[in-house]
Amino acid sequence: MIELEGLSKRYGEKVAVNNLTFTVRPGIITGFLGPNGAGKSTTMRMVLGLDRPTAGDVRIDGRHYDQLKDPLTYVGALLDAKAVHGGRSAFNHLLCLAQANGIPARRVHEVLDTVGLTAVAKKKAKGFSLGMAQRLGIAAALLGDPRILMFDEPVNGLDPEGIHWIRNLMKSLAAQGRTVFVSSHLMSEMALTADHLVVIGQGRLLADTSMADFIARNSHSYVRIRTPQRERLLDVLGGAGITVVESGAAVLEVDGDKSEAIGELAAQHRIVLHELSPQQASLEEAFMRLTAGSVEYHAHDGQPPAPAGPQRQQWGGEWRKG
Ligand SMILES: Nc1ncnc2c1ncn2[C@@H]1O[C@H](COP(=O)(O)OP(=O)(O)OP(=O)(O)O)[C@@H](O)[C@H]1O
Repeated sequence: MIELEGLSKRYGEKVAVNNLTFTVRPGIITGFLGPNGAGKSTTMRMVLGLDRPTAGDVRIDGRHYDQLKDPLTYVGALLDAKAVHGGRSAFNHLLCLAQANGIPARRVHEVLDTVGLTAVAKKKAKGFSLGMAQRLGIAAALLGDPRILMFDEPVNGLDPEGIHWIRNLMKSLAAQGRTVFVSSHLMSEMALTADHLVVIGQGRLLADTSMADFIARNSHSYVRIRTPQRERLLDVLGGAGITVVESGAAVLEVDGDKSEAIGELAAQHRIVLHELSPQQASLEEAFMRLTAGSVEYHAHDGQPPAPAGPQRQQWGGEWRKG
């Protein structure tokens, strides 16, 4: 487990991390989300003892990082894929790490194989693409076969095949009972990967919740309907107390997950439906709303920034055109 207790970090006047308390548990993927500058990397650096907290505490299995013997065998991390000595080959980079941490050299071959870099193991790291560098960073994180893994924005700059690969790798590591802590600023990516979510904004904790709860609470559901007997369906649904929003000429929408009730009413009244599909508003929107008040850098696109906090009446503003 990684346990943070009132963890804070100040750089001069700047409070990068503000009183964070949460626990990262084994056997699941915990997504660490926040907009740019939210304090994700600073938090991860403090976990690894690379930055000293201004206040509070962070422990790995009950101990500070610097109290761990052969730390790579407890926790492996990918923080910055380009932080590699460019003149070294992938193999030598990993071999140096292995030797400094009491890890047998055969493990270097294993992790190179796991990340698919065996064929380029003798090539100098400075010639690596970002995707290859990410894989090398992941190989380094896996080297000590640690129970805890931390990845800072691991999919940045990767092609779809690379993203798919990392996603599956993280899932299999969690399925082996390991602790997987991964940062991202993309809610859509986390929705496909994480079981648990920790969201921060301007260094503060905004949410610490299961992914399922976050989705249930934040993703607005509605039903999309198309029918050639529009007027009749409007009458029937209106008679049953179901509020319908007309969205464009041919599409009706109903708030909530009422597709079964609508389908049964339509069947009872022999109304033809061409579409009856449950829909979900985007989680990215929910994340943006959650963090809107704490985004550090806004682009000026002529639009006012979205209001902070979940505002029910705003849900689905994009789809509710009627
Ligand atoms: N060494 C430092 N000196 C001064 N300020 C820093 C330092 N490191 C980080 N900061 C500031 O602390 C805040 C948090 O930065 P951090 O890199 O942890 O955020 P992040 O969530 O990882 O962002 P990103 O998604 O852009 O990587 C930012 O405002 C950043 O400018």
